[in-house]
Amino acid sequence: MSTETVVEPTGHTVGRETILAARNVTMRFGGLVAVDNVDFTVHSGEIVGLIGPNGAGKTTFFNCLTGLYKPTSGEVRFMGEVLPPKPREVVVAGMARTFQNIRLFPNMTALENVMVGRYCRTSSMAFTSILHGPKFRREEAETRERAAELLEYVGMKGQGGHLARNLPYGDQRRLEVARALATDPKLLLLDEPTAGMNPQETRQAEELIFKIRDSGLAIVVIEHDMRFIFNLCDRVLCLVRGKTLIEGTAAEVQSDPRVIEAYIGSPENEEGGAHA
Ligand SMILES: Nc1ncnc2c1ncn2[C@@H]1O[C@H](COP(=O)(O)OP(=O)(O)OP(=O)(O)O)[C@@H](O)[C@H]1O
Repeated sequence: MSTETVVEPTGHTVGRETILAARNVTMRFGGLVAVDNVDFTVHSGEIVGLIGPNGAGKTTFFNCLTGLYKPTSGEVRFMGEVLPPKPREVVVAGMARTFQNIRLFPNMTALENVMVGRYCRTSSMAFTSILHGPKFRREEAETRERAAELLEYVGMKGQGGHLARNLPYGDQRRLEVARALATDPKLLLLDEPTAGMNPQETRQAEELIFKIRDSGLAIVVIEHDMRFIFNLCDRVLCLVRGKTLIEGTAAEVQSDPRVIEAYIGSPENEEGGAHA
């Protein structure tokens, strides 16, 4: 794993760990190049946004970053290592994600949903679980306690006993984040975390993401809500037709005329644009 030295605005020199590094990532589907030679780096303690008009390749690239897709060419390294092939191994390595469409266990309680996330860090095997030996009981109690702490952390104290399917939409999204955090990640990837949220829920989501970042995690966010992204992110990568259009600070990307053009379409190319 590499460490980069950065001079902060305060004048202090700090070392930033490289958490995720994608190099020359290309993903083809038959003749279609969905992601074209994209580089991307995420350091410890930063929030990086992934934007682009519809069909730009964001989801495909995100899936390459999380190991769901193996890129046609190029490489993704997490904590210095090439991503392991199995999703469970990626989680154990320290990468957690949420999905565009909520994927909770609807008939389990909020607490149980978070406990499921925790099981990748417990050592009790099926045999110990069947016997319900002392080691299993101890780990089960610790898992329950940690899950309750995480519910409180995401603002859902006292809601552990509610079935996931009965929770309001904003809480279901929060619960997904709590379950992802239960895996003890170093990197959290959020796929459209505010989709379908009202303005108040969006504000709460923003506060939660800042809180998670401040605890030392690196965060990658795909989101269509531009105001949310530019408020939230330290850096933003904008993809257009699979290629990097620009990568920079939120202010740089926000003010780049090519980004505005990519979203609303240039006057000569009305059909090439897309809405956020
Ligand atoms: N499994 C697939 N098989 C074939 N083509 C695909 C597949 N997944 C995505 N594509 C194509 O790749 C391109 C990029 O799609 P992708 O979903 O990654 O874009 P996106 O930026 O996430 O779009 P949106 O914002 O609309 O979700 C599109 O042309 C899409 O049709």
